[in-house]
Parts: sequence; C-alpha cells; structure tokens
Amino acid sequence: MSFLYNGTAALPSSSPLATGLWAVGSSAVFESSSPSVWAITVLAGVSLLAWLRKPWSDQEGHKIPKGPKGIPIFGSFYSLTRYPELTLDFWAKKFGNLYSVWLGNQLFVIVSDPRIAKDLMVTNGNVFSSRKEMFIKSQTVFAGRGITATPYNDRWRKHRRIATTWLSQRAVDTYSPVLDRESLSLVKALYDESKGGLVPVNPQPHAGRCSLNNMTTITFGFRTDSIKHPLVGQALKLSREFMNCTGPMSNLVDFVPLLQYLPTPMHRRGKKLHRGLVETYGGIIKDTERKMKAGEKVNDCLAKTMIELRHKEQLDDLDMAILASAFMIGGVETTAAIMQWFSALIPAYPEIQKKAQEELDRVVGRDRLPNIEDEKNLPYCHAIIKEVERVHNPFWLGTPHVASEDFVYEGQYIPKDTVVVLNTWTMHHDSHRHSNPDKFNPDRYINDPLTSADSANSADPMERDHWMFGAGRRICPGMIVAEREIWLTISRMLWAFDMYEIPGEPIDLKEYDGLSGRSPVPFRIGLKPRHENVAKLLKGVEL
Ligand code: HEM
Repeated sequence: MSFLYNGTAALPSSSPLATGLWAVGSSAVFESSSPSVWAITVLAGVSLLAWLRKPWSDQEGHKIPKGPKGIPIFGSFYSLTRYPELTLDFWAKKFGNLYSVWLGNQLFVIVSDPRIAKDLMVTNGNVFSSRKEMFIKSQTVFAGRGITATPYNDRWRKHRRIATTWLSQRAVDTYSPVLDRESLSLVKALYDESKGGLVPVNPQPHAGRCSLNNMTTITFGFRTDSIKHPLVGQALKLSREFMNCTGPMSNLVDFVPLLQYLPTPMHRRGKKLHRGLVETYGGIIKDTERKMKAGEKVNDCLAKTMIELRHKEQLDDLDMAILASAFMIGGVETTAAIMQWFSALIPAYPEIQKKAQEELDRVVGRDRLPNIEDEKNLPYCHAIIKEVERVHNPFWLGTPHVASEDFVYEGQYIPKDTVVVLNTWTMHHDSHRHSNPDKFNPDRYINDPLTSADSANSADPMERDHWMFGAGRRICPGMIVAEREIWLTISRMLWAFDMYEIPGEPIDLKEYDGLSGRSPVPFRIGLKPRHENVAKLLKGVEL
C-alpha cells in the first residue's frame, strides 16, 4: 500500500481520493503535441520563483492559517481528486475549521464552521464578496461577463439587480402558476412513462426538463413540450459540460498562470462551451429582439427585460447572453439535482415515505394535489426536502468568494485575493450540529418551519438549516424560486407515487455525474400510483 504525498498521507492509494491523481493532472495540462522541453523548463522556473514569493505572513507577523504545504509549483493540487470535498473534510479534521491550501500560486482558505462563515462572509461581507476571475470559468467560458463569476464591482451590482427583478419574492409570486404547471407536468410525464406504474422509469430527464422549463419560461418566455425537444438535450448538455469544466478547485490551468499560454484541452473545451452558450442563449435573445421589433407578442421574461433596458443599463449582446446563461446553468442542474437525489434516495426509506404520505392524506386528502400554501402544514414533507439538501448538496464547494483586501481574522492572516471556500460537506456532517450525521433522518428538521431563504438570516449561524445556497452578499439569488419548485415537485411525487427500488437494480448513492455539480448516475425506480385519483387528476394535464 502506498500513501499520498503530504496532507492526505493517511489516505490509502486504493481510496477514491487517491485514484487517478496523475491522470487528472497530465491529461488536463498537455495536449499530445507537447511544447518543447526548454519551454517547459522556463515555465517551471518562473512558476517556481512565483511559488517561492508567496505571502506567508503580513508585516505584523500574522501568519496565514496552517494547512497542507503541497509541492512547489502545483501546491496541493494532486491531493484533490474527483471527490475534493472528502479531501477538504480530511484536512479540516487535521488542521481545524480555518485552514489554508495552495493550488499552484493561488492561496485558498477553507471555512468549515458556521460561525467563521458568518464572521467572514456576512459580517465582513464588504471584504469577502468578490470572485476570482478563474481562467476557465470566468475568463474563457463567461468572457468576464455575467453575474456568477464577476468580481464585486459595478458590473456585478447591475447584473444582480437585473437578475433580482426576476427572482425576488414578489416576482416569484407572479409566476408561481408556471412552477405549478411544470410540477404537474412532471408527475404526469412520470405517470405516462411508467405506463401507470407498470414499467420502471429513470426520473432524471423528466426532472431535468421540469427545471429547464421553469427557467426557459422565466428567462425566455417559452417552454418545451417533451424531453425530445432539441433544446432539452442541448441545454442539459451545456450545463453538464459547464459542471465538468468549472469546478472551483479542479483545473490546474487556473492556478499555474503560464499553463494558460499552452493549448490545453481544458482551454479548448472552455472556448467551445463559451461558443455553445452564446450561440444557444444569445441566439434565443436575438430572436426575441427580432420578434419585439416586428411587433409580435413576446411573453414577459428576463430576455425581454434586458432588451428593454439594454440602452439604459448599457448591456451589450454578450452581457445579455451570459446573464441568460447564468439562469440556464444556475437554475437547471441545481434544482433538478435535488429532485433526482430525492428520487434516488427515497425508495430506500419506505417507512419515511409512508410517514410523509400519512401526513399528506391527513392534511391534503386524496382529492387534490398539494400546493404552495400547504407547505406550512406539512412539516414532515418539508423536513424530507431539507434532509435531502443536507446529505446531497449538489455543490459541496459552492462558488468560492475572494478577499478584496488583506484581513486578519482571530490572529490569522488572509491576504487580498485569497479564495475562500465554504466547506459545506464538513458543515453538513458536523455531529455537533447534526447528530448521527451519516443517517438520513428528516426528523432532525421537524421543528424547523423556516424556508432556507429565511434560515439564511438566522442570527445564530448554528441554527441555519444548511449551506447549500452559499452565504453573504453573493448568496444564491434563485433561492426562493428553487425552494418553491422543489417543494411542488417533491410533495406531489410523494402524493402520487409509492417509489420503490427495482429488484436487482441497486441505486448508487455514492457515485455521481459531473465534476463540480452533482447528480446521481442513471438509475431506474418503480412508481406505483397510490390511489385511483392519481390518474383522474392527471387526465388533461399538459405535458
Ligand atoms: C437547488 C438549487 C440551487 C442551488 C443549490 C444553488 C446554489 C448556489 C450557490 C452555492 C451559489 C453561490 C453562492 C455564494 O457565492 O455564496 C449560487 C449563486 C447563484 N445562483 Fe444559485 N442555486 C440554486 C438555484 C438557483 C436558481 C433556480 C437560480 C435562478 C436563476 C440560481 C441563480 C444563481 C445566480 C445568478 C448566482 C450567482 C449570484 C452572484 O454571484 O451574485 N440559482 N447558487
């Protein structure tokens, strides 16, 4: 048995953390036509010098938080693998709740405690609300535009303001009928595909289309009518590729600047993804603009708002295409992943399903489906959703923030430009906050009636339900729409179906699709309608 270098020394090489380390690095860095040896030598020399000049302490002698030292040039990059959250958790146990990691020349500070998260990202939000302009995600894929990857500046404020006009509580109330319709359509699609409960179904593409339709309606004012619609495949492919290309700690080329001058496969993929986003979503916006100019009817949507505001807000075509892309990426894989993890997980817990269905029968009855107003009266169903989100946060590393000035926190130095990562895996598995954290147990949330959006404002950060939506001024602005959408789909699936595992087809809850965003690997489940009103009430529902 061999051991990994440095901070992960206790992890056996047979562990999932150890597999494929060098494979990740080498394929991510060089193309088959490698540059000449002397170019590599120069690159290595310059990178080594930069590595040696790193800031380890400030002028008053405050040191950066301790952490794994890493190796010259690459830092600890090779200790992170397909499961970076497990490595971060391992280091949190070794170095504490605030530690540092170097990846190439980039310093990361990893936050694994709710109080520190609040102190830094909320209380000192003026310092910790920026983003690093990552080479692949920000510079290549988003071309410096959009809201998600933009530093804390006026462009970000403008885009956040425009995004919020479509994501605030008031806005979401106006288009709740859309969310209502799409969740019904999802249940109907599952019912039809299972032939009324007779054949197994993979719910994933249906969940994907449901989230997609919500976002296309909000962003572009239209919906798709089946999972075979060309936009479904194209949009899901783009967001999957985005998840695979933009992990906050997964691209060495982001952290070793000289590699950015080499023709790496990742750079090529980033450029192709950029083109795909601009052609697909920029193309729809252009079409919308053409219709508006021709006096054709265009439903209210983000695209229409942007076109109307383009001169006042000085939005160019690229701004609009990338802001729309942020909705189509941020709002699709995320909510769909929660629906998918729920569907993968719940068949293993028939007693939890039964308890939720007894609550639904008691409060809602069988003559209608649950709706938004029912949520406050269905604490167990509400708790199931929070527990799915705790154990299967689709973005364990979230979108890191960046310190925009030097900061000293409890005697530890966090230099300007440090990337700050919320280590939500450790926070969601902290046994002081969540007893027996490896157990799927919705009861832990039974006395928590708050929405996640309200919970994020809890005075005591230890009371916050989970950290799936991030923290502080960059917290996910799509929380309200996401929660509403997830509530309607999951409560209605519980109302309509007994969900069970197909004999001989175990569902893998550990492996996943996607590098930075998580959804389960393909699986099938049985969906038995619970009573005859299911068919009756779904009759006539539009697919
Ligand atoms: C389960 C669903 C979702 C999850 C888990 C999720 C998660 C996140 C996280 C972790 C962040 C970064 C927060 C931070 O920096 O602290 C974020 C930002 C963002 N999310 Fe979501 N999100 C979800 C749904 C949505 C939806 C439905 C939209 C709708 C458009 C959306 C749009 C955005 C945008 C635009 C940002 C960038 C905000 C900024 O940088 O200022 N998200 N999301």
